[in-house]
Amino acid sequence: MKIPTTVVTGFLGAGKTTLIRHLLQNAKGRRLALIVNEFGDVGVDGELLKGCNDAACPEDDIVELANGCICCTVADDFLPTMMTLLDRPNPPEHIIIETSGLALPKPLIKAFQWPDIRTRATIDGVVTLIDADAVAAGRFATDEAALAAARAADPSLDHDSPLEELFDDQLACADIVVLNKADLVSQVVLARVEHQIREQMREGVKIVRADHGAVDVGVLLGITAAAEDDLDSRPSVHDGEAEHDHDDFDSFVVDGTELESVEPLLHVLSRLIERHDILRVKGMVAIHGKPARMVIQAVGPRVQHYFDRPFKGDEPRRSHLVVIGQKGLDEAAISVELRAALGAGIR
Ligand SMILES: Nc1nc2c(ncn2[C@@H]2O[C@H](COP(=O)(O)OP(=O)(O)OP(=O)(O)O)[C@@H](O)[C@H]2O)c(=O)[nH]1
Repeated sequence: MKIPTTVVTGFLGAGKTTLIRHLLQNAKGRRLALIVNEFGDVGVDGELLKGCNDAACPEDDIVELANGCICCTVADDFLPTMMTLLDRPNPPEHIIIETSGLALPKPLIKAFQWPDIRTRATIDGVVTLIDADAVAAGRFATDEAALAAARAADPSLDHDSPLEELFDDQLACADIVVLNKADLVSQVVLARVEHQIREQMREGVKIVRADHGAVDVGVLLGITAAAEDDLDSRPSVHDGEAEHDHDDFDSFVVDGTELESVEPLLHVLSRLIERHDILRVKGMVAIHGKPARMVIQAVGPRVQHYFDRPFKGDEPRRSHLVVIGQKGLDEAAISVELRAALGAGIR
């Protein structure tokens, strides 16, 4: 029997890791394996999932692909990883793939047509997460004025904003859409967002509203979509292109040591996000006197922090943050301020 595989996609910060964590904790004894792909050079999502300290999330079953977006590294990274999982003496019952927030899902689905994979695995479903709050704030809508200005400067420019393109591709590929962060918007706004996204989805695809990705496992798994046989019904603006790149986005990592307290860092982060076109910040920091590492998460203007697992005995008490934004992000200026904030409490 082919091993069913669920692809979890959705833009940066939509809640993919949160949903998968919920799924792992409610797997009801299913043997799941997880492939986690990230855009930045440092794998935060894999760390978070491994850090969940739950018997349902055994570290050996979480494989990280941090060498770039999965859609561009299919042959080099994804296929060998998948083969290793399938070749295990005790293979998983179900595989979950978390794509990077900047990944196009279609090249990954196409990989399931490769003979070595096709005979042994199938795509059970593509789950697309949508951040209701971000859509309501218009973060994926093309800024028509900016686009017109860019086209005036470069008449060969033929595409919409890179954010909108990704958003459209991820939606058009879905077998089920999870409208997440329902807690952050009113019912009226939620209904408006639902109406808006439905126009970009394939017919018959269901939308499930969710708060922190808490969707019943039975709804997410067992869709039996066999998406690899159904690629033509999932349009992409990149159809027909031999390859694409992620030149539209930049990411970098800023390291630091232990902080006296987190407040100054949060303040600096909020200010930086206000002034620069930062899409996402995530990472871990060490706080003096606190045994657990603190997770920092920023999606758009929202900055969150919370403790997860304690540092291990041999683990350095260091801090690092991954910053992701559109191309042209002022890395130098942002790094200087962030480094100062991360180093401010050096002991
Ligand atoms: N208020 C609210 N916050 C949420 C919800 N789901 C996720 N978050 C928060 O949003 C942030 C991003 O969540 P993640 O699960 O890391 O998002 P992601 O899609 O995996 O992010 P990337 O891998 O960077 O693309 C975290 O701070 C989460 O706690 C939700 O339903 N409501």
